[in-house]
Amino acid sequence: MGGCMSDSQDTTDRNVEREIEKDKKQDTRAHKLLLLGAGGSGKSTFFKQLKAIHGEGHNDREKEGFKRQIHGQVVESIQLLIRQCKTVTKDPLPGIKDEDDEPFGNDDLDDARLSNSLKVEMTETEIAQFKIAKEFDQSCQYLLEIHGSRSALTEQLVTHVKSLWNECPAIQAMFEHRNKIGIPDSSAFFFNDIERIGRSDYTPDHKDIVLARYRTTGMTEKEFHIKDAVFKVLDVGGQRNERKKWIHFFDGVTAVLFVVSLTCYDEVPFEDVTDLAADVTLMNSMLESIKVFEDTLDFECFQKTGFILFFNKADLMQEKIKRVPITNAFPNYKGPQEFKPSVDYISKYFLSLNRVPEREMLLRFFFEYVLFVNYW
Ligand SMILES: Nc1nc2c(ncn2[C@@H]2O[C@H](COP(=O)(O)OP(=O)(O)OP(=O)(O)O)[C@@H](O)[C@H]2O)c(=O)[nH]1
Ligand SMILES: [Mg+2]
Repeated sequence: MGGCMSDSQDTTDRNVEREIEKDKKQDTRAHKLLLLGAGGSGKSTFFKQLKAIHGEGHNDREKEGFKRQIHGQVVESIQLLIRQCKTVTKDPLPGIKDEDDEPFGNDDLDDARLSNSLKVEMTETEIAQFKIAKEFDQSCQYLLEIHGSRSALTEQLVTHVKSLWNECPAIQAMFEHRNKIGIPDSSAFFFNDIERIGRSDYTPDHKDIVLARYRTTGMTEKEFHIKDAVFKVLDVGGQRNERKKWIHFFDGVTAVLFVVSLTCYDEVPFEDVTDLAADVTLMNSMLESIKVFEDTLDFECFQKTGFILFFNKADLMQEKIKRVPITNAFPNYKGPQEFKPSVDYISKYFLSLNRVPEREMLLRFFFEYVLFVNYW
């Protein structure tokens, strides 16, 4: 019996060795692509697209996860909109005072600083537009009392969100300032479609999945077999505290895919979001993105590594440029307030940060990504 055991043990060992060898070969064949970029630039979105197009898509368990994320995004966004309206207009809501007598017990909001800075930034009439009418008190109270943003979208919750989003001008006015208070653009899409996503049999479709905003923590990796090549793509978190972990994934990188949001030049970085009066010209997400790019280029291990610069969110930029010039982040820009010249300027600016001329530096726009997978 002992002999029989050791025979089967031998076979198992040989199988394991074969598997390890296979993995090793696979690993050396795989091009390791590391997705880097500031928080919210679109790394995970790119990863999700790759998975949908070149992977096996998202399974039921993953879809369930996205559903919870989307529900969470809706609740978090509406709560933030209400809180900001209330704080700016110094309008406490009865019944939700905490021990410190702050309107909503939200430690992150510094009321005094906010109202003082707002007096400089906005006129009283402008501030008044954020006053939520009394008729919405019940909805505000209901939504603010929800603890844990992962709550399911009940029928009642959907009704309250719909009422505030569709009928309350103050909430709409505050949403216009989403760049300063950290509300994702895609929340409008989910608010508009709240009935569909609140249904009990709701399953996120591809568009919902791509638009869901989820701040990555740690790292997710996946292998993609495209034509004869194997790509191992790593998606990491881009927020400041997440960037400290990047160095652990730098080993054996074939190329860095550095993602930049074209639309972030008037957005306040998530970590700096404290109030409506934040001065976006002092520090905005584009300046943050530039700094992260410079720091990444400087890493010793990346001196010979190829970079692909991905400019993302062109659709949002096309709209934004009509209202906001890029001089927010690029004061030396003297061109017209138009999409193409502004994007040209931004891309040239990023390219100019590369001080190692022999390092390969490709420029890509999101929709062109198929071109880069054909590159190797
Ligand atoms: N309209 C539009 N939205 C986009 C585009 N790319 C990304 N987004 C949205 O931008 C938000 C942030 O994108 P993510 O992919 O989560 O950003 P990230 O770089 O992974 O962010 P972290 O995980 O925090 O580092 C999501 O809600 C996306 O749906 C784009 O090209 N167009
Ligand atoms: Mg991410």
